[in-house]
Amino acid sequence: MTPHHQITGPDTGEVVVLAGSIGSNLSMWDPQVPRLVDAGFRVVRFDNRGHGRSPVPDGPSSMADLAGDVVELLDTLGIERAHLVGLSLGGMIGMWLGAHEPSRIDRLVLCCTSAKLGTPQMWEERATQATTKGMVSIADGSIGRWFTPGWIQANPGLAKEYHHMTATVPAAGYASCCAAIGGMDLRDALPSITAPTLVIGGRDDQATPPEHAQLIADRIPGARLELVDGAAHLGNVEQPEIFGELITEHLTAR
Ligand SMILES: O=C(O)CC1=CCC(=O)O1
Repeated sequence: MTPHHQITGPDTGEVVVLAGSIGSNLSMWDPQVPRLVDAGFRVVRFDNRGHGRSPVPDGPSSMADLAGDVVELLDTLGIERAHLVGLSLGGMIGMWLGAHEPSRIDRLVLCCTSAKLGTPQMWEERATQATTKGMVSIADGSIGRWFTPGWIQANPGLAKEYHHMTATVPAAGYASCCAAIGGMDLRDALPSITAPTLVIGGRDDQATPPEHAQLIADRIPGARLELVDGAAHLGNVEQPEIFGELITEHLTAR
């Protein structure tokens, strides 16, 4: 299914696709878009299936389904090849595409993500929580994984906005993406990725801890790892300048 998307920046710029976390929508990339546009990129960001304004699938999805949505989006827009910056679930989509659709991916930035996260049972329980207890209960839990306590205390208004972002995701859409994460194991696929890759981890990320970033960087040939202080899971929001600089530097290096 073609996801809802937004394009910013010059028509002639190199394309960079921004792929986000479960429980988010495309506005989670607001802190990075102006810098990427200033650097000359045409930024394409989208809502994952079942999130934001994208269609809600019927039943569980796989990582191949989510990655297929990105290929469909590129085809719809007539884009042969793009850079991909993905955070968490978005990074999983990026790894899948890097391994299975290498001709479509130029450079990769994998932020706060994992090649295998938790157990299928854990994600089944999360999906059941979404559909039985509701998305406010999911948002209550995710806000403490997404941000450090200090950031939440210093930014109560923004923390409320991000809570609202998750609380308004359709439960069926969230549950469908839980299935994709629970069924994913990309560890053995990583050595086949040829895209120049930057892996960014948050030192305070307890959802996808630094060891997960290290494993990804160890297995993708030539990948570089950066660990950022003062960043939990949504590191691009908590440390927007550092993430913006690292991403732009990787995508523009010649
Ligand atoms: O559990 C969370 O909210 C963190 C997370 C795991 C995968 C993802 O996209 O976000």
